[in-house]
Amino acid sequence: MAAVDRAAGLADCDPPLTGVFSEQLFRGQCALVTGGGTGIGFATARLLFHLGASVMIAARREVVLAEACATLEAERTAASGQIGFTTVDIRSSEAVSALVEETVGRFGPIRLLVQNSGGQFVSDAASMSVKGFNSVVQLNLVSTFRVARAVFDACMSDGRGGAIVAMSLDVDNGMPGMAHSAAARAGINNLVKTLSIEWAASGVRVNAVAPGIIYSESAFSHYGDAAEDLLSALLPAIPAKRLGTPEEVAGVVAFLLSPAASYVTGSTVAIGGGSHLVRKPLLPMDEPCASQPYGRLPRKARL
Ligand SMILES: CCCCCCCCC/C=C/C(=O)SCCNC(=O)CCNC(=O)[C@H](O)C(C)(C)COP(=O)(O)OP(=O)(O)OC[C@H]1O[C@@H](n2cnc3c(N)ncnc32)[C@H](O)[C@@H]1OP(=O)(O)O
Ligand SMILES: NC(=O)C1=CN([C@@H]2O[C@H](COP(=O)(O)OP(=O)(O)OC[C@H]3O[C@@H](n4cnc5c(N)ncnc54)[C@H](OP(=O)(O)O)[C@@H]3O)[C@@H](O)[C@H]2O)C=CC1
Repeated sequence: MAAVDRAAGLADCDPPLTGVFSEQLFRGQCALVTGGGTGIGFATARLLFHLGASVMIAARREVVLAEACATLEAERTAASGQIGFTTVDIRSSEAVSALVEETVGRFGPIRLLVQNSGGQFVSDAASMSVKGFNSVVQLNLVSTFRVARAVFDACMSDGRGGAIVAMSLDVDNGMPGMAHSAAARAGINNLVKTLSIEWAASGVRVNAVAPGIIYSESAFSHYGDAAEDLLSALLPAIPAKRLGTPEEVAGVVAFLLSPAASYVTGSTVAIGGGSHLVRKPLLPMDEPCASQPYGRLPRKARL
């Protein structure tokens, strides 16, 4: 896949970006990274781990999380922090409470929260059921609020504060093929503004990142064979003329979590090689990959 090949050549720093930040940056601080076993979440957990944080990664698939932890343990250096994993479905309040309790019990109060878990299926709005729309809003918007509240209540409201980064999308021009996710992420962009004001008195900063198209095997596996069609149409509209890498998102997340961003709160930072400045919608309506633009996409494998 040409577009993927172009992205793959970028991920040549291993472990990524650690030379850009001080090794002591997050020493001893507890970080929770949802969805930290794959893609952007793994790259972020990896960077925080190598910068000294005690990192808990959490998602639904235990095998994936265990493998991610083993990979990081194998990379451990003198500067590395701690790494642990636990399973969670962030759509369950009980499961999220248990996750926070376990993380605090193991690594202490959570000071760094990366709300990376999320996703969607591709469908034009006319083919989308209300149940499907609601499922994606629940996962991305409602669960972001759920996890933020749980961590704020248990840890960050104690007067010592913390930093939260939520995962958004480049949604300013809408997102044909992803009406549900775009609506949810627009909600996230607004939620971080309100939370940043309400929680400022507790010393909590709340920001979001809005990646463009970031290549990872785990992310692209959700789109099947349709990925090639979509990417061929999307790539020319990206000013950088390439996809992003998970490491390029992780670096911005680490910056936002760090004291270097101590006066940044309530912001959503675009990470898209300039794609957020281009008027063309991220998912193309003028080069459909089927007669019904997205109607032919395969239903994703059940997780
Ligand atoms: C790469 C190229 C550039 C791609 C385009 C450019 C990319 C833009 C940038 C974004 C990139 C990424 O986010 S990459 C990250 C990708 N990773 C993910 O998406 C992982 C997380 N996703 C998910 O878990 C799922 O998509 C999600 C639907 C949210 C939750 O899945 P679940 O299995 O829990 O959902 P279910 O409960 O089974 O389904 C609930 C309902 O949702 C609907 N539904 C679920 N899947 C459906 C499907 N495939 N097609 C239609 N409808 C579906 C049905 O109505 C379901 O009801 P019933 O019919 O009654 O069952
Ligand atoms: N790749 C891209 O181009 C872009 C991605 N994003 C967003 O970035 C985030 C990371 O995506 P990316 O790394 O690319 O793709 P991945 O599919 O690798 O990451 C999604 C992660 O979310 C986890 N997850 C999904 N549902 C749940 C759930 N109900 N409870 C807990 N964890 C869950 C998954 O783990 P598990 O399945 O084991 O639960 C997985 O680790 C997502 O929110 C995505 O939408 C935003 C813009 C662009």
